[in-house]
Amino acid sequence: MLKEIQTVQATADLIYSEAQVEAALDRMALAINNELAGSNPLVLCVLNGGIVVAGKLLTRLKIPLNIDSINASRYQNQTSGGTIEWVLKPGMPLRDRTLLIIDDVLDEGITLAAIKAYCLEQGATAVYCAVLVDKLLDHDKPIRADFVGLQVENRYLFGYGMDYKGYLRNAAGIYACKGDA
Ligand SMILES: O=P(O)(O)OC[C@H]1O[C@H](OP(=O)(O)OP(=O)(O)O)[C@H](O)[C@@H]1O
Ligand code: HPA
Repeated sequence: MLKEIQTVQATADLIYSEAQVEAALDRMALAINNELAGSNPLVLCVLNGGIVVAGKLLTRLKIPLNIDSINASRYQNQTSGGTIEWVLKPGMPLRDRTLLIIDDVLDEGITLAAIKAYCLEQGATAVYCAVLVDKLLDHDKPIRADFVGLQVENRYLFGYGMDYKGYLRNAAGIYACKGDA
């Protein structure tokens, strides 16, 4: 497995450098600070992919907020999605809260749409979604994100939380796997 990971990493195309991603995070944080000021949001990090983006966004957010996590996994370390497995639901009550869901990538949008529906079912008053990457697809998605860092063509990506078979989430840049164009 590690050999495959090394090959994927060595042959990948850099789509956005670390500096470009950090600048996108700055822009997202500015927009979130403006939009959610005074709403006392509960931030939900979507595990596992959202870890890096949430961590990097949170220190840029200057508003009072709480933090919790949710884990709805659809890819299970594969490169194509299946049915959603609910691994973890938030421990904090969602009722009457404004939520900010943070994830790494909006691909087909199935995961984020399911998470938003769950949050509304639980009585959240407003649900905002922030994603670092919105993949450009040739068809409509079931949900749009309120805060988007970068748009990327439809290739399989890794870095900044996005994984290739469970690895490479820690890559400091956004990369596309070779041959996946
Ligand atoms: O828009 P979609 O096509 O539904 O895909 C996007 C979701 O897929 C990834 O999660 P994954 O299921 O791989 O779990 P992970 O966060 O643990 O990587 C990613 O973190 C998003 O949550
Ligand atoms: O391109 C991707 N990379 C990693 N995880 C993902 N989950 C959906 N799409 C992707």
